[in-house]
Amino acid sequence: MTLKPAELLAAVRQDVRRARATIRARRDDLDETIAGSEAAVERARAEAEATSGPETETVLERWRRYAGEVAPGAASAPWTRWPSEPEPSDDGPCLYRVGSIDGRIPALVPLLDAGHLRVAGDDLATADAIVDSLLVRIVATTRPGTVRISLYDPRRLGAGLGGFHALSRPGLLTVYGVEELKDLLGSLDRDIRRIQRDVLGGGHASLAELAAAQNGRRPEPWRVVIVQAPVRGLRDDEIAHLESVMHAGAACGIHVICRDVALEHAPGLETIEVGADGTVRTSMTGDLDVAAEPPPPELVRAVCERAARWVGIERDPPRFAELLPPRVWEESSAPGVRAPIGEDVDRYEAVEVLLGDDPVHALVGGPPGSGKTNFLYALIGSLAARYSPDELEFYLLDFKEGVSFARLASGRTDKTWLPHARLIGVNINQDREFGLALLRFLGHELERRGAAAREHEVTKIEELRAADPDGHWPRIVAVIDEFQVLIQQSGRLTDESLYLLNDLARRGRSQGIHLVLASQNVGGVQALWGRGAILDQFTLRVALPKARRILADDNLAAQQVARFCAVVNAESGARQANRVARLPDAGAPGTFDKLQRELWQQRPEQLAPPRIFDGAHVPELMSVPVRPPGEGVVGQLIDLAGSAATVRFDRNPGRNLAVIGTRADEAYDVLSSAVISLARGHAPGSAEFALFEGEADPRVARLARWLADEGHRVEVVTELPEPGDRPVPVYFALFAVDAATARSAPLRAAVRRLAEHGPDGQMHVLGWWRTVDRLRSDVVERTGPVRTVDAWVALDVRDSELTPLPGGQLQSWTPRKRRALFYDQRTGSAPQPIIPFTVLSDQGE
Ligand SMILES: Nc1ncnc2c1ncn2[C@@H]1O[C@H](COP(=O)(O)OP(=O)(O)OP(=O)(O)O)[C@@H](O)[C@H]1O
Repeated sequence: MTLKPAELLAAVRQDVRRARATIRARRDDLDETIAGSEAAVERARAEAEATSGPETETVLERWRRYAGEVAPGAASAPWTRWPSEPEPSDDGPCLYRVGSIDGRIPALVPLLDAGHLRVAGDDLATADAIVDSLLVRIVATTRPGTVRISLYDPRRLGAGLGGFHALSRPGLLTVYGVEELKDLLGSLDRDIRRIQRDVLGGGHASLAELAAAQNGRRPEPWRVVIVQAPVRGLRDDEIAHLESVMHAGAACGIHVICRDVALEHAPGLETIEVGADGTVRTSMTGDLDVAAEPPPPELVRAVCERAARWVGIERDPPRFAELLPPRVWEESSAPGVRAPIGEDVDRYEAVEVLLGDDPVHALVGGPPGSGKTNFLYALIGSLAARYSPDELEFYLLDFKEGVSFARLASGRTDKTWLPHARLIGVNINQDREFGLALLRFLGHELERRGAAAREHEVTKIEELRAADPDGHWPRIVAVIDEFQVLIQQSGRLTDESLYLLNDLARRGRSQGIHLVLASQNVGGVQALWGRGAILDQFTLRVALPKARRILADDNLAAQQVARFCAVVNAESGARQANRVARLPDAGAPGTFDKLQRELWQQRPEQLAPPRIFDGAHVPELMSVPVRPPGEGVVGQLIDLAGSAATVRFDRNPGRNLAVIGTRADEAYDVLSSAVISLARGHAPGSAEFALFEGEADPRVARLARWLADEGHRVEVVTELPEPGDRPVPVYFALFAVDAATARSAPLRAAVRRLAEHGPDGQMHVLGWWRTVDRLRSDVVERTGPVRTVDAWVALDVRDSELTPLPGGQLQSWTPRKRRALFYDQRTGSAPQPIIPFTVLSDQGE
């Protein structure tokens, strides 16, 4: 087709006029250029009208130049002259080429900051080429991340825009399912309302105008929404909803490309009609035939890959310091605690996390390395800076092997500690009891607060604080990392943990106790999934990249967010409540550590450092305060206070102790702990010690020397006396006794008599046996359970073997290194794990 100059000019003039109208509001300088162009075109037209044929080339040349101004670079370059590194246009949006007239004149359409587009026609391939051309040019000429594309294409189930899928990765392209048009329109509705209220705030008519007033800095991305009508067509109510979004959307940067949608009242609409034979007419170019120009697929892919790669990098990541308030500790936690944790990727504003009446508790998930620990640091730091230790306390447990929270405690090089931290537990992956101990503590705190509230006739922490202004009622935030360790196995501990979690989840709201449970694996979250009553209370969900099952099933945002981002959702993971935050690096030197130092320097004088529980640490016996006479220490309980596990030896029957297991070092430690602590409690002369060596071991002699040095009467014996009444307690420490009783029946009988009748006359057996069977054959005459040994410490003994012991039935005990199961009939409580102390075995002398 050869066009006459006058026809060419008509097309050109139409394009330029359109360009001017759409861009006028935004940029004065460009406006001038366009006005200049238009004048030039008018001149060209006059010239062309006065001349003929050969002048056509001149006119075309001119037009190309002008088109270069209203649609510069990749906005209109033919695919064969595509810039190798398309640059985002500094001048903001322009017109975009969707095809060409005569292969020589670009056919341009406006979209961003202008209006909407309707593409209609049966030739799907041609319509696709037009939309693809438009989109790839938009992506190439805008800063990565500033354009979000949403696609509703029920006919092809999202298969359209196949070449653009790299944009899904960083969340720049979202595909909506067949039934999701309502969701899409609903979320646009919300965006429009929010932008009108919070961003434009009545001060500006549109985002374009606001951006112009801010040197082009846009507070919101553009949203390009492609709506393909389903085969049945859109219903009237859907069309009406879409039209209302289009009405208000353009000013808020929302631009709709409708495909095969019969609109009646859509504003600012350009149209492109594709005939069945592939002919294209646009509202910009009138009767002229436009040829669609499908973009090369590799070019589309390259442009999208590049944008996806750059999206995270372009904008400076938020800094930890930006989370902090100008002055620390100024907020009141009475209504709840709130703190920014990062920057919204869609808007330049902070994303806050709130723990109060709603949401009350948080569930955080992310696979290893996704930045979960970093998120927790950002949260803890941001909260700690806002609320004083009188307003907020942290209880922090990490079930992983690792030291996530260790830096919040005083260390070898950095002596500071976080003043809000009341408990820091690290490396507790095996010691589930410690998690349970924390839950029990929080359960008691719940009761204590409830009782205080009743006394003041109020129901909530906020009211309690008002009614008791001198009381200490901080909000408590308990963070349990890898919490699933507590509840994944079945057994008594899990049952109690679940019971307490349920109680805390339900009643924490009114008493100001908030749980933040974090997990790196799906199983962790699944452990809660079947416990709706608990899970329902965790309405705040934080999903790090690739986290699964933290958000609602149909909410795939976590699969799409970029590295170092988190989806923060305060509506139990419902899709419409997603906010995507970029997180600062809260662990880098000069961030959290610096804040901790500053807060530590300002801590109240009387504030004690947090209690530390380190599962990898073996406690030392001499750190335990001296016990009253007759009380022996066998290990440390796994509780918040790190209390000693003790056995009292008195004249009652059964007051003996059995240590059972094959791990000799630990058995020596437990038995020696009991002996040494008894010796420390008794003044010299007020007790006697007899050590028996079933197998030669230098440690026995060493213990004897230690006792003697302390001034005690001690003997290393090879035989046992008959029971009888003694003026002072005599403790018979029988090391590896089963090795000796296996060789000597009289010795075995002597052990049995001493265990049975000794305590009555202040003679106590404290023995080490390799197995429960050996203990039983030494102290039980025929068959039956062990009745003459009230207290026992089991090392590597399987739970099924414990049955003959008092309290040994129905245990769920997994033997592990440096842990033992302890029971004393007298205490009445169930057997519990303890940590054997190091004594003389590891210490040397
Ligand atoms: N927002 C961020 N900016 C910069 N670096 C980050 C950010 N978040 C995390 N990192 C870095 O990424 C690495 C992994 O982060 P982090 O330890 O928080 O992950 P995690 O999910 O807790 O991993 P794991 O569960 O394996 O401990 C760390 O080196 C951390 O410094």
